[in-house]
Amino acid sequence: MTTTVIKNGTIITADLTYKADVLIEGGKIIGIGPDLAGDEVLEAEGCYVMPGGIDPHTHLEFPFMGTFSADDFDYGTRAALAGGTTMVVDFAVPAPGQSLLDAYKAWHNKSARARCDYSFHMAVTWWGEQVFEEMKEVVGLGITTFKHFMAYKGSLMVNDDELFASFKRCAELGAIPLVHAENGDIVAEMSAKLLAEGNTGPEAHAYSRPSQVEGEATNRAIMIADMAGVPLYVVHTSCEEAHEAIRRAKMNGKRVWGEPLIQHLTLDESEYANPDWDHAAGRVMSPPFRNKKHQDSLWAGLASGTLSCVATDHCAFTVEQKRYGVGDFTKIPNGTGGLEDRMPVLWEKGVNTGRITMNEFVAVTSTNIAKILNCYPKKGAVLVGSDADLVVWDPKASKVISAKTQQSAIEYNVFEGIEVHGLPRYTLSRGLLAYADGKVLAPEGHGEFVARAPNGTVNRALSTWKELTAPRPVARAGIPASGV
Ligand SMILES: NC(=O)NCCC(=O)O
Ligand SMILES: [Zn+2]
Ligand SMILES: [Zn+2]
Repeated sequence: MTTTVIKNGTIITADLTYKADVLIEGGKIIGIGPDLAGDEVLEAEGCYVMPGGIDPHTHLEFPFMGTFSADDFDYGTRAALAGGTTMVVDFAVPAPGQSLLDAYKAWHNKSARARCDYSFHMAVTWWGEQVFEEMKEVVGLGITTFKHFMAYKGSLMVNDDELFASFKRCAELGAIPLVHAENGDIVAEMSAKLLAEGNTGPEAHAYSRPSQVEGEATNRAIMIADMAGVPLYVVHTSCEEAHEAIRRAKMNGKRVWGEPLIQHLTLDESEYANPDWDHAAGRVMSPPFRNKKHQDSLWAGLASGTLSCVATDHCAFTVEQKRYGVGDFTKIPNGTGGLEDRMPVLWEKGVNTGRITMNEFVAVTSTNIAKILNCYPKKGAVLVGSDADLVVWDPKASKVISAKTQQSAIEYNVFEGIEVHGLPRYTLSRGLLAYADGKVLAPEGHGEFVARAPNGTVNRALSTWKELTAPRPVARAGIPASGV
């Protein structure tokens, strides 16, 4: 079998920085050390060799708000590889009333085009006996994370009783619930009021979902998960109020993770005031972009470890699709792109500014989520035996981000004009040179599904603790336990 060696690089992991070569065979890392030789040589002098990025939050070819997100698994995973990401986790979302297994089949079919590895989260968009039963089958398929929308009232939103039922089922199955935490009832009412008052433009989207709706829902989900006895992963944490709830819960021993997006870390609400409707609508996503106070909070969370993973929520819509919402901001398809830019922009605004270390960069772009999703050290590691999903990162390479040169199918880029210093020289997917010299080389269909086992270490620890502290009757002499 042909071997590949990455020579003369500096390996950066979540906890170590050291010079060594990396030897690869059959898609796996088979050696790490000095002076290794292989059939093919990739030169990494002056570069960092890191685990490929894992984006835990994408929506590729997602049927949403009357259309489909424009980047499918082909375009989306091209973008991923060009930006140093070697695994995406996409959301299989059944329509309310639809079988979870049907949603799985639909996503399975779409993902056949993937150029890098991928996994799925399953959404719980309604509740009933069928969902309860099917969740077990879904876990059997290697999908151990279940997403709940607390917003999008009238379509994907679930209520508190449904959340509690589903969270309890997750606890039984050793699965992890995820939440999109915004109070959907309040958003719906505020949106209707804004529209009635003539606020129809994209800026009203931000007014309709202030940080309080996210803070309230985040705290509510945390408390419901605690009562259900299950860990909780909060997607797209965008504001101090939500971060505060997560921070407090963590300090109180609750098992909660928060996921800021690269967009919320680096872009702000002034985008919605842009006089160009298309510009502002192109930035409409939920939660909306916020201000510097919230951004500082998110950065502090990454540095301190109270926030765990940086994602994109990649859900790209074309200008034409966004224009469905001309005259009514509630009809603008929610979502932005970011897959190609997550790692370079985080490096530029995080590592190059000293806000986070290179090791923290690896932790929040790859290793932490691999551990949470129970696919570490297959993914998220530079270790002998791990998949050779690697990025050779050139800290001296630079570019100005532009829609003209991006992999995504849409016509604009929310990071347009940002100059980044630090880019992938090579991206390897299971040992295959998947991106080099500005070109995506991995063929369509190269990506494989990553099945994940339930009952990861955190689930096991939490269930042990919940069992130990569960309510128990007090035995009292002469008093029967059962009443009569
Ligand atoms: N975030 C967003 O606006 N669109 C994608 C769907 C979701 O994650 O809420
Ligand atoms: Zn969401
Ligand atoms: Zn999302």
